[in-house]
Amino acid sequence: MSTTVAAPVATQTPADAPVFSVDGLWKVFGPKAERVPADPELAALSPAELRQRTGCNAAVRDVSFDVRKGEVFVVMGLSGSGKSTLVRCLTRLIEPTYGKIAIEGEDVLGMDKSRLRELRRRRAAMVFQHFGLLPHRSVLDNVAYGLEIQGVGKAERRAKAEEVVAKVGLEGMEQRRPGQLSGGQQQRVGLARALAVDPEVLLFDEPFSALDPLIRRDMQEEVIRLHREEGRTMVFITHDLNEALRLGDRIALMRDGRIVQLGTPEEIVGSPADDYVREFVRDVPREQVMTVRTAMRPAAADEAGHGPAVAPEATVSEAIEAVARSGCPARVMDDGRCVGVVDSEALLEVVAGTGEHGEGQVDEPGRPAAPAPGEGVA
Ligand SMILES: Nc1ncnc2c1ncn2[C@@H]1O[C@H](COP(=O)(O)OP(=O)(O)OP(=O)(O)O)[C@@H](O)[C@H]1O
Repeated sequence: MSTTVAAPVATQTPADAPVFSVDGLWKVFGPKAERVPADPELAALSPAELRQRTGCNAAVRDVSFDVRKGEVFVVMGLSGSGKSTLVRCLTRLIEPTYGKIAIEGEDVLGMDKSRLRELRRRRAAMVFQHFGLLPHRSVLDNVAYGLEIQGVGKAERRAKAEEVVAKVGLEGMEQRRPGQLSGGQQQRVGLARALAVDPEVLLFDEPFSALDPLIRRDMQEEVIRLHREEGRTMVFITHDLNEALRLGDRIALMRDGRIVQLGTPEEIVGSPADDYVREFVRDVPREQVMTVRTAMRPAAADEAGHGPAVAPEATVSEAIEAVARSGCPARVMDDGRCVGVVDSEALLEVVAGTGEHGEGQVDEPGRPAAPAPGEGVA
C-alpha cells in the first residue's frame, strides 16, 4: 500500500481558481513507492534504472499543470507514457503517491470518502473508451443513471435525460438498448450520461479510439460543438496527434511519465521543446495549425488600406488561399484595425518550416513562442 503525502494547497476562491491545479504530482507503482519522489537520487533515475534498483514503475513523474475554466486540455503521449494514470489521479481513481491536486481551489487529496464520491459523481464526470453502459437498460435510463445514483427524482431525471439525449443527436432512440446501437451511438450515450449530471469538468479517457475513422471524426465534431455551445471544461486523453491538435486548446505532451511540453497546438508544432517533440510533430501539416500571427510583419504605408482581410487566428492555409486569390498580401485585421500583413513568401516559409518563421516565431507581444515559465519543459 502506498501512502499519499499531501502537501497543503494554497487557498483560492472558486472564481479565480483553475478547474484543476496539479503540482509536483507523482504516481509510483511498486514496493515502498513513496521513497521514490522523496529521494532526489531515485527520482532522477531513468525508468529502466528505477525498475532495476527498486522494482518500482514511476507512471507519473513530477507533473505540474493547471486546467483552466472552459478549455479543452488534451493529455497526449504514446502508449505507456502515463496519460491514463495521470487523469485517474485527478479524481483519485488511482491514489497519487506525492504532490498536490486541487479542484477549484479545494484540496482533492484531503477529501473524505463522501466528498470524493461527490467529486466523481457530480463535479468531474468520466467518459471511457469502453462505454460502460448497462445492457438491459434503455438509452434514456442509461443516460439518467448518474442522476439516479444521486437520488434525483424520476420525473426530473427523465426530463434531464431527454434533454441531453437530444443534445447529442440521439433523438428517437430513447427506448433502444445499447446492443441495438452502433459504436458511435453508444459513445454518444456515454457522453450524454456524463453530461446529464452537469459536471464542472468532463474527463475523456481515449473515448473514440475504438471507433472507425469517420465516426471518430463525427464524435470529435460533437465534442467541439458541445464545447463551443456550452464552454464546458474538458480534459481529453488521446494518443492520436491529429485528434489532439483538432480538439486541444492546450496540449500536455507526455513521455515516460513527464510532461515534455505543454502549450497550444501552434506552440507545440511551431516551437517543439526538444528533439522528441520535433520528431513527434514532424509530419503535421503546419499550415493547418500555425496561425497568421506566425508569419505576420508590420504593414507598409501602402499596404494597410487594401488587400484581403484575415483574422489573427486564421490559419496559414486560409491566408494562402486569400493571398493566392487576390494576388496581394493579406491584411491581418483585429477589431477593424490592421495589425500586420502576411505575404506569400512568409506564408510559404511557414509551410516549409524554413527561414525566420520556420520554428514558429510568434511576433505579437504577450504571446511567447516558447511555453511560459513553469508550463513548458518539465
Ligand atoms: N497498476 C499498475 N501497476 C504497475 N504499473 C502500472 C500500473 N498501471 C499502469 N502501470 C504502468 O504505468 C505506465 C503508464 O501507464 P498508463 O496506462 O498510465 O499509460 P497510458 O499513456 O495511458 O497508456 P495507454 O495509451 O496504453 O493506455 C506504464 O508503464 C504502465 O505499465
